[in-house]
Amino acid sequence: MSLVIKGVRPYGEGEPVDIRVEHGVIAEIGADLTADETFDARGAVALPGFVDLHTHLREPGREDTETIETGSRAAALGGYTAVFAMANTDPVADNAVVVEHVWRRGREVGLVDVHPVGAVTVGLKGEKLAELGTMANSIANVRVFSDDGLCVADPLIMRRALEYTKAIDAVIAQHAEEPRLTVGAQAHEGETAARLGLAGWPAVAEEAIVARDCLLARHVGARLHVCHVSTTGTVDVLRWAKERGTQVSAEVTPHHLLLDDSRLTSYDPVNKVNPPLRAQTDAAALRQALADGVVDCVATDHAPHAPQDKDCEWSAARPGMLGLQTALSIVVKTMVEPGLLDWRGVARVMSERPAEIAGLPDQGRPIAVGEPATLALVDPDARWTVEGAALASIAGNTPYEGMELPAAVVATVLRGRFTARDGKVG
Ligand SMILES: NC(=O)N[C@@H](CC(=O)O)C(=O)O
Ligand SMILES: [Zn+2]
Ligand SMILES: [Zn+2]
Repeated sequence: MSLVIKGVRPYGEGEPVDIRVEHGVIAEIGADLTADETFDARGAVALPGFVDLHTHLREPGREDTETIETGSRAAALGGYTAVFAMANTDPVADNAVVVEHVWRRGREVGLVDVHPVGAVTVGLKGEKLAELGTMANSIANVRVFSDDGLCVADPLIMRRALEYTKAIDAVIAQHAEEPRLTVGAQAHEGETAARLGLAGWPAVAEEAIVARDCLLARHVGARLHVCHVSTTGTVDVLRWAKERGTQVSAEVTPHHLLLDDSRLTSYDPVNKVNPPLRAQTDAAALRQALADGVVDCVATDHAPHAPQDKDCEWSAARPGMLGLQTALSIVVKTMVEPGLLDWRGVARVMSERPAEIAGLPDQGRPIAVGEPATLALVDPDARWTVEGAALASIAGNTPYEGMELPAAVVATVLRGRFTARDGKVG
């Protein structure tokens, strides 16, 4: 079966063209192409399929909030063709059995390439290195390791982990949070938290770990990836570290680009997330850093939670928010509309850079003949209103409820096969 996608503008540039796909590969790009099947995407921007370095799929353990299947559906509808499933499941993905289960289940569902992230330490306890080599050599071929949810706080464990991952050409993704500085923390340490009487999560708790880990990574000659960067100071540290040749990459979430701690005055735990929503000036610094490349990419930190864990008083609520189906629209709203990124830039931060950081050879590829037909087709003029209950995730904890957002994914193509089309999976 061959397929022609009609009337798209690759990277939003030039006149509309047709893309002919054969055996999962782009066979021809031109005018008036024909094939067995035709998809009319007139007016759509064609981008390489999105790659999310940071997704919580909650399987195994919390299948009441998300499963690999429902999370894959959300990913496909959001334009994603690869996601990295974080290790803070129950049981923890700290061994080959669990990562192979996640990998296999992702393949069975077949809507997005699900790559399990392996835990850095046994049980995420921060005490003893997990069997990184065994996970790397397993059929899941793990190349990203993270204790996300928790920080690898012990500098000696972090050093050993960096040495180990250097040897197997993998990367540590650090949840940068100095735990002693965030004991009991509930909100960004600043005016809003003080007024609301919420214990503060200071920016320096993130910045101190990012600085330490940049120094360690350079000392060891290893690669480091920083999860969900949230402060101006972290951007400064990253810029400095990159200038002196440290092999460090960083991600920012859509919610840290758009939202700030002024939302907390409602005390609605839908806004509770780790790291916390920061000051408006931090969000502005993050947008600029993403435009400049100091922050490499966007990652969703898609974090589904059950109603009983979210619809409760602030201090008892779990941190985290959904992200897979709203990420593109938030990036358009915060980066494209203000002129900070063009569509080439969107391809870079949502697909090319994350694929490079994780070492995926077949994602984030150019839209060119001979390349995999792994694409996100985006209607740049669409507008839609977010409704948590209508999203594919089991959980509904979106902070964008009722918000009208720009741009929509009209189709997602994984190696020549539609995984989402006109808002429906498959
Ligand atoms: N981001 C969050 O607030 N929560 C994440 C953990 C994490 O990313 O740190 C979760 O697993 O729920
Ligand atoms: Zn985290
Ligand atoms: Zn996370």
